[in-house]
Amino acid sequence: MAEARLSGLPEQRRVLRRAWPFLRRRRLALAGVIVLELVGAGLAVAVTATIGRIVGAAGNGDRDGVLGWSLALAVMVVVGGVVTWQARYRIVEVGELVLAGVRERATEAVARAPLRFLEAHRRGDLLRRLTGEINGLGAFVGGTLPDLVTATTVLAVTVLMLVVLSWPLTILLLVGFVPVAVVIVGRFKRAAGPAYGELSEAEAAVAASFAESLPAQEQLRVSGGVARWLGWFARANDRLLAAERNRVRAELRLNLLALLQAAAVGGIVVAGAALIDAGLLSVGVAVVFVLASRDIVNRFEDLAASIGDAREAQVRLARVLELIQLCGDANPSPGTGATEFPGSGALTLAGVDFGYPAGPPVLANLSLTVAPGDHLVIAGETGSGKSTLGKLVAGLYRPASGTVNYAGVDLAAADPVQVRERIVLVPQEVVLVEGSVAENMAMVPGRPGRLAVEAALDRLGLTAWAASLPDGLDTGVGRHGARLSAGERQLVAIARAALADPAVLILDEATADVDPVTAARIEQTLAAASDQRTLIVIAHRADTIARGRLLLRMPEARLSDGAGRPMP
Ligand SMILES: Nc1ncnc2c1ncn2[C@@H]1O[C@H](COP(=O)(O)OP(=O)(O)OP(=O)(O)O)[C@@H](O)[C@H]1O
Repeated sequence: MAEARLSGLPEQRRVLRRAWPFLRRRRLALAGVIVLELVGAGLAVAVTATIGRIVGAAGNGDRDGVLGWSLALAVMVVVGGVVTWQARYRIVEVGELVLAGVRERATEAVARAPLRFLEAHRRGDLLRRLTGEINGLGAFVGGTLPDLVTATTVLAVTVLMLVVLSWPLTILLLVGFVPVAVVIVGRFKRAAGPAYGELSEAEAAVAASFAESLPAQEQLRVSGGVARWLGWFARANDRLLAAERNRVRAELRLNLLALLQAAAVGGIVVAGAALIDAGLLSVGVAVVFVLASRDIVNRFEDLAASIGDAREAQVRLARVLELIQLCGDANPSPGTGATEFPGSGALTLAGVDFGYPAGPPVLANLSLTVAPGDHLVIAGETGSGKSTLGKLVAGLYRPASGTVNYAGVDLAAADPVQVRERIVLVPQEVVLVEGSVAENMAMVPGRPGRLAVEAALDRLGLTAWAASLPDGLDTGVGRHGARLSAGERQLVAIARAALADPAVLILDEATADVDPVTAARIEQTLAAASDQRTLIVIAHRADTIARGRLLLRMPEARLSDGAGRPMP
């Protein structure tokens, strides 16, 4: 099965329909916003019509009429202002709530995404979709969206009013203005889609360049790779600059609308004067038309100015929705089968094939059974597939074909939470989170207390080591565990695994940075913790390899017993 891959510029059609699950929860609030907007637009249009009434009354010498309509105008302006303010406030409020839902769902999707999906994408791109794109949507919701919605409703209601007042003049206005405006906006939209997509991709590339290089500064300095990294960054920056230029070029197309505005108002004045001359139009209605046509063109301009932001927001939303969707697609059947995942059992690999995209097969037709309580060592040359096998056995990867079963349950169909509780993998490179040593150790299901942490350390013979740290178990590990040595970070990860007390424990060179005596004691303790616990150790060190009861040699996947006798 092909791996799910994010695209730089995902499908943008029907993006709102795809976002409907997030909008649906707020549909009542959205309906309220629409009602408020319509009332606000109605009042804004009524103001224009009332000015026409006042002019008409003044032309007829009707002083009472002028006074009455002026009062009505004042009331409309105040009420309209309050309603419009409320409508804009509610749009932002509902928009923020919808975005909070999207952010939550996207974070959850990434947290549950299969390891292979995360590995296959640049960290900076994922980060940008989870933060930059959603923040950009927030800025759109708080800034442009209210203008966009108000402009659309006022435009629609104004056109309706004009049709009622004089349909011939309205048709003239629409025929003269709309087709040209539609062509201008259409050309802008065609150019803006790729321009905004490329801009988002280029921004993501710059973010990715930092996300990858900042944690690797130490290596870049020692290997003299800083200049090369600056070269990569310069290329990403040039791309961003070019994308920014394209965006500006696309937006400049909208300036043609200003010319159109002048033409539309001029046309209405000439046509209105002719209609008044012919006795087909009153001066009041002509005034309303001139005001309204200016308003229509102004609102259309507002709309067009917002279209750029709306297009950008559409791309951002499409990128976030694609992330949510693909994380789900890459996780085809989480938690479907296995209502009860047994506490202990044999691990069985049957006909397992696995390879990375565009790479040669790493494992081919591998079959193997490890009984509960067994101690298997996986050894072999660099790049022979040991870690890959460890990740498959831990359920972090899924085989391209074949199955990995634990206690008769296919890991691909089991509840991932239960798999994580039963099968734990400790990698060689341990990354800790900022906090104390004890807090990092206790990060396992069930959140064990201080006594449990101390008991686990005692069993592993690590009490004296923990006491030797500057603040004992309360010693801060620093960012990503940087204040501990590589071996100390491994000890924290091993204590964490011991606390989790899994049925299957996989140590992927997890004691490689620990001194040989401590490593030997830890491995023996972990192996002897329970006669039902399966211990799988991936190792290069001869003493670690010698401690296994079974040995699997990679890449041939040759299985032998402790005495080197081949197993069937
Ligand atoms: N995330 C990945 N993407 C693409 N290819 C990968 C990835 N991880 C490993 N590989 C490739 O798969 C092969 C097996 O890698 P693996 O890490 O399983 O080997 P290993 O036996 O554990 O090596 P080592 O002894 O160095 O830890 C290697 O050729 C490697 O280049």
